[in-house]
Amino acid sequence: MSEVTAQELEILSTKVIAAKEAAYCPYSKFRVGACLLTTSGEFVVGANVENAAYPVGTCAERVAIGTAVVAGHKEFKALAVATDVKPAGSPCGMCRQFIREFTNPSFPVYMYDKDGGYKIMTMDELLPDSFGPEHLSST
Ligand SMILES: O=c1ccn([C@H]2C[C@H](O)[C@@H](CO)O2)c(=O)[nH]1
Ligand SMILES: [Zn+2]
Repeated sequence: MSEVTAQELEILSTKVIAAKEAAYCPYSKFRVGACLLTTSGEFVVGANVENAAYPVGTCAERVAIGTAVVAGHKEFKALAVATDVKPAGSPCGMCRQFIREFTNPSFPVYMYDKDGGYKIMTMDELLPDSFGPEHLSST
């Protein structure tokens, strides 16, 4: 899989930080933005969308992936997530599994903190020994 270029990273960081503003989070007041870079070079954003019935709310990462998939994108080069805290927030367990479905172990997740700094972790680091689609067909 090809590396994220400096130009792509610049756009990814701008878009993920901007995506936080789209969050609907009146309950937690915790804004999260997400931005996927597709292998075809497109950027798809998401933000967390909460609900008065609290557990029904959806994380930014799953909004971004669902939006990308229904737009026809299932192959990605990178995911960025942005929060207004430091150190940066990282995807919750449910999102890690959701991301895992469409990525490989070396897939990079960029996590941006409130100052625009970031750290990178791979999917294998975020969700080791994970369960995926290939397990369903390996009997
Ligand atoms: O990786 C994460 C972690 C949390 N949230 C959302 C869920 C909820 O709306 C708020 C507080 O948990 O942040 C995300 O969108 N992504
Ligand atoms: Zn989540």
